Amino acid sequence: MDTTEAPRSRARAGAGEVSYMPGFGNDFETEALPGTLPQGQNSPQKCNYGLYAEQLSGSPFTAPRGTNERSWLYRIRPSVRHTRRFTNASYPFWKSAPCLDDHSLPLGQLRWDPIPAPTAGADFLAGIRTMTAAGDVMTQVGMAAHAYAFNEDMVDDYFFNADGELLIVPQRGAISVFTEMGVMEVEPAEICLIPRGMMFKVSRLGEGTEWRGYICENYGAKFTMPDRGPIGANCLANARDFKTPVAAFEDKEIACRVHVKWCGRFYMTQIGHSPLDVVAWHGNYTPFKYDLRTFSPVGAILFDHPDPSIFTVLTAPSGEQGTANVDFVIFPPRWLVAEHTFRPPWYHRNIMSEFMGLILGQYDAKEKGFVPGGMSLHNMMLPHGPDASGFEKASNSELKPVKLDHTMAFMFETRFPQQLTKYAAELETLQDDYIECWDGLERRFDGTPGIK
Ligand SMILES: O=C(O)Cc1cc(O)ccc1O
Ligand SMILES: [Fe+2]
Repeated sequence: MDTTEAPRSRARAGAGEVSYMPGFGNDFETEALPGTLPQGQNSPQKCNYGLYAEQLSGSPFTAPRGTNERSWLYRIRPSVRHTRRFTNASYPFWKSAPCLDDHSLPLGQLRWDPIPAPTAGADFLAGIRTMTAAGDVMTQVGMAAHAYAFNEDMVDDYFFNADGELLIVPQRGAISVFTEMGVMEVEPAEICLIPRGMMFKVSRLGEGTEWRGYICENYGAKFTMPDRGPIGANCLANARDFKTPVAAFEDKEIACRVHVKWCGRFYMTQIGHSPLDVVAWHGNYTPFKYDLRTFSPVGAILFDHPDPSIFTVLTAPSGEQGTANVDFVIFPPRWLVAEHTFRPPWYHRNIMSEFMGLILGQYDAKEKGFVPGGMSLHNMMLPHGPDASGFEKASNSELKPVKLDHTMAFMFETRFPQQLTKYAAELETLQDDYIECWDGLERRFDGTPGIK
């Protein structure tokens, strides 16, 4: 339905267009109408414009100051008016951990081409396909890796996920994410994060036939910027490159639906207005976007290949130090300059489980077969590394400075084993021959010393 025909339908942003405030974890304040925010207090007896005040907590009230997150929202109706009686709903392809799906695919290193395009109209929610899930959604531990492909806007449909925050990684087609706290426009090579519990809807930007990408649903502690240790105060992701939207709201009186994911199940509620009715807000529990091209990679400038943790954009800690619930790691364009070094990733086995996607270009360990929009899964302790042709090339190439350009791969790396969904196990784009990429790695050892 075209909501522009609805009575009293308008969307308002502070500056009349999409704009953002820089910083990570800041205490922001923003208003779409002047004079909305109460000064010197959160909860006045009466709010300006006849709005309701409401707190949204992203951490327990008593969390230490460094991890305490909450925002105050000044809205047309309190959220109790946006969630009437729930009915059960079903999104059969969005799964949660523990994923006990029945399938017969044995353990192995796995790789997929992109998921098929939707066969009919599908909005962002309907287009989500869970590939893996790890941990346990009930105890707020672990994560799920999803792929999405959609071709319709969410117009009068809204959603919130009580089970975790959503890190959205567009791969094809820019999207507009209208959240309770403002609008973010996000294109491939950018990401955005929607906090747990925040209502939003997604629509398409630009021309195209399908909009695709990946989502990390983080059930655990919130994503934060990693400590830089001896790297110091600069490089990697810089705080000012994270952008939080200014306040924007819809004032729309029309039949709308709010969809909810809660402890792995889905529900729906019908209301007569838009829930995106926050005219102003202040606080530090916020959505944000980030342009991956602003990541300043640090790496080997003499020899050897550092661990990929050096490319961590965001980390979601678990209770154990240095042992992430999930890390979001990227492999951006960069110069390779290491001397007398095998430059691509080494062969390895990892206690953490690696789900990878490719936003554009080629990945250096796998020049063929890992295509943009595709995915790979190297689960806990399963060996992997460059394919045979990558090994051959890297072992024999002249080690002059080389720019890896026009590339952007990423990894969701979790301390927990990732269980496959039935959808992923039976997906027609699963590459049956993936492990053959290592077939050409023959024995080179012949018992005599010397470089072979
Ligand atoms: O497996 C992969 O391709 C990801 C990766 C990259 C790297 O440079 C080192 C380790 C690692 O797991
Ligand atoms: Fe790896």
